[in-house]
Amino acid sequence: MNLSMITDLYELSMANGYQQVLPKEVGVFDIFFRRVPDNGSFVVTAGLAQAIEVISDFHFSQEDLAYLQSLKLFTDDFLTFLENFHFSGDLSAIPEGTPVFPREPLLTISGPLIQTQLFETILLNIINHQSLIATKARRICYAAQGRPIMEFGARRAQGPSAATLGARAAVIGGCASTSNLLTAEKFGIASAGTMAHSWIEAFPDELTAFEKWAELYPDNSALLVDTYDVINSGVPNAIKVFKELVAKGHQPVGIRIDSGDISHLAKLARKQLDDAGFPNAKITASNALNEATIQSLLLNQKAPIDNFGVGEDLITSASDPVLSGVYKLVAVKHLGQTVAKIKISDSREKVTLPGIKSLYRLYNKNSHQAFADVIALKNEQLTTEMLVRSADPLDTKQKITLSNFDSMPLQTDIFINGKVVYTSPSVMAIQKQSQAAVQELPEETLRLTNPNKYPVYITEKLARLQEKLLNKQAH
Ligand SMILES: Nc1ncnc2c1ncn2[C@@H]1O[C@H](COP(=O)(O)OP(=O)(O)OP(=O)(O)O)[C@@H](O)[C@H]1O
Ligand SMILES: O=P(O)(O)OC[C@H]1O[C@H](OP(=O)(O)OP(=O)(O)O)[C@H](O)[C@@H]1O
Ligand SMILES: O=C(O)c1cccnc1
Repeated sequence: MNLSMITDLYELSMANGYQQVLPKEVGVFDIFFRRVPDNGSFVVTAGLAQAIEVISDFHFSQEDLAYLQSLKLFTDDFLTFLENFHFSGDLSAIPEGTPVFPREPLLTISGPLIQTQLFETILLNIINHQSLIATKARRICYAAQGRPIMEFGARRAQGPSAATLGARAAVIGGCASTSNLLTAEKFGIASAGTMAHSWIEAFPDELTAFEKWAELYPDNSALLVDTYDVINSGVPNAIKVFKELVAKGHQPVGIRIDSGDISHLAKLARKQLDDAGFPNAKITASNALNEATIQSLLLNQKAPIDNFGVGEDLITSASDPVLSGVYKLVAVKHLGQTVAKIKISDSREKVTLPGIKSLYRLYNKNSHQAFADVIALKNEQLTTEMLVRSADPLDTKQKITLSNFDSMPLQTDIFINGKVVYTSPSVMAIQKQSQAAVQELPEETLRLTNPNKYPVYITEKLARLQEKLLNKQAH
C-alpha cells in the first residue's frame, strides 16, 4: 500500500514553501522520545523495516496529485516535484529490537529539506507504534519469566494495520508466536492457536466437543476448559479425551483457562491433570492479562501456568498507549556548511540536542555489561577518559568522568545517497538480538516497577554546542 498521503497537511505546505524560498537547503532530522511508557526504563525500537519500505516506495499517484492540486495550495513546480519524487538522501538508524533511552537519536535522516520534511508524519507513525508495542511485549515477557507468550490481539487492535504490524512488534519484543495469520505468513513467525468457546457451545455437550476436536487435531489438543465449569466439567472431560489420545499414540497438549480466578483454577487443574497421569499437559492462561497480572500470578501466587495468551492489553498497550517520539530538525546544510539547529522550550528538559550526532553504548571492560550510553557529535572521537554530562538536564549529578570502557556505535547506515545499503534481519533474528541486547543492561533497569534509570550522557562538545545555541537564541 502507498502510504505517502498519510501525512499532515502542514508537511506538504512547508515542503511547497521550501521549494520556493529554501530550495538548496539540506535538512537533518532526528527521531527521539522523552518519556518511556509505563514508567519503564527503556523502549525497544521497532518499525525500521516498514520505514525503509515507505521511504523506498514514496510516490504520489495521479489521483493524489489531482487531489492536491484541488486544494489550490501548491505550485505546479511542487506538484511536478511530487510526481517525480525519489528520496536522494541518507538515513542512519538504530537496528530494530535495540533497547534505547530518552533523548537518543533512533533515526537520523538527512537530505534536501523539501524531501526530509515530507517523511515526518509517516515515520513517526510507524516507529512510535511498533516501538510502543515491542516495549509492552518486552515487559510482558519479562513478567512471564521465559514462559511463551502467544500474541492474541488482532480482534482488539485499533484496526487491521495495528493488528498486523503490532503483532510483528510484539514478536520483536519477545512473544513466541501470534494467532494473526497475516503476520505469521508475512514475517515468518510461528502461528499458534487453541479454540474458542463457540466450538464447545456448538455441540450438545462439552465432552463431544473435545472428542471431535481431538479426532480432527490429535496433535494440537489444547482444550478450552472454562465454558461451563473448569473443575467439575472442563478438566475431567479433557482428561477423558487425553486418555483416548494416549491410547491412540498421541501426546496430549493441554488446557486453556480463560476466565475466573486463574491462579486458583490453574492449581486445582494442575492437580487433576497430575493425578490423572498427565504431568506434561500444559496449562495456558488467557483473559485480559498484562505484565502486572502475569507477575502476580507467577511470583506471588505461584500459579502453575506454562503459557500465556495475551491480546488487548498488549496490542493496544492499554495501560499507557502512546509513545511520543518526535521528529526534530537538528541541522541545516547549505553551500557545504552545516549549521546546527536547536528547539528551545520553556522547560529545560525539552530543549533538543542540536547537530548531527553519534550514539554509543559503553560496556565495562571487565564485566562486559553495558553501563551507560553516550551521545557525541558525529565524528567526535571518544577518549579513554572522558568528561561527560547527563543528557537529562534534571539530573542532580550533572558531570562525571567515564573510563575503563569499550564503546559500540549503535547507529547503522540504512540509506546512502538515496540507495538502501541495509538488509533488515528476519523478525525472529531481531527478537534474538533484542533479547541479547536487553540482557546486557544492568539488571536493576529491567524490573517493571521503579526501575533504576540507565545513564545517558552527552559529551562536553555537544553540551557546549547546546549552551552556545541556547545563549544565541536567548538574545
Ligand atoms: N488470580 C488472579 N490474579 C490476578 N488477576 C487475575 C487472577 N485471576 C484472574 N485475573 C484477572 O482478573 C480479571 C478478571 O476479569 P473478569 O472478572 O472480567 O473475568 P471473568 O470473571 O472471567 O469474566 P469474563 O468471562 O467476562 O472474562 C482478568 O484481567 C484476569 O486476567
Ligand atoms: O483477553 P485478551 O488478552 O484480549 O485475549 C484474547 C481474548 O480473546 C478471546 O476472547 P473472546 O471473548 O473474544 O472469545 P472466546 O473467549 O470466545 O474465544 C480469548 O478467549 C481471550 O480471552
Ligand atoms: O487461539 C486462541 O486460543 C485465541 C486466539 C485469539 C484470541 N483468543 C484466543
